[in-house]
Amino acid sequence: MHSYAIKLSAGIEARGFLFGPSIALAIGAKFVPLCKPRKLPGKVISEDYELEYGTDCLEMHIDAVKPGELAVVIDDLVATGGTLSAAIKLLECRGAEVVECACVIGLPDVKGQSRLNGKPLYMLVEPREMEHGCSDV
Ligand SMILES: O=P(O)(O)OC[C@H]1O[C@H](OP(=O)(O)OP(=O)(O)O)[C@H](O)[C@@H]1O
Ligand SMILES: Nc1ncnc2[nH]cnc12
Repeated sequence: MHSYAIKLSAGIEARGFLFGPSIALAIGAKFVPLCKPRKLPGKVISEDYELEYGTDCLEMHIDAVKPGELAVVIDDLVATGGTLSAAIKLLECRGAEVVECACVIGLPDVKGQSRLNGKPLYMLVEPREMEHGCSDV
């Protein structure tokens, strides 16, 4: 990940909060939490999205980003990409530019990347399905 111009690391509740703040500290950026509904205390914007098993919603403080700021979105896992896609919409709605999404795990079969409108997606591990139901990296 190129760090020099990135101004914010946005982490998705809940497990994106494990990695997003450390990445923000490492690259000298601010951390922006993207939360499940009714968790943030200030004025928020919301984005509904679809998962494999239903729908959900993410919220962000309206004053969390300044127009033109470069951003990365951090989460633990990408499956359908619906969550990352909602995060990108929230950030770009307020004028940030998402340059990359990064996850620890990328599930291979659900093509999460296709929902990210061409945004680069970094996945640390991509488990492969094995014959007897176990998985391997
Ligand atoms: O690529 P997607 O299909 O959008 O799925 C990925 C999301 O699913 C999981 O969270 P979940 O929504 O289960 O919420 P949780 O933090 O409450 O476990 C995971 O932590 C991602 O945020
Ligand atoms: N298929 C999946 N397996 C594990 N965690 C998930 N989170 C969202 N989709 C998931």
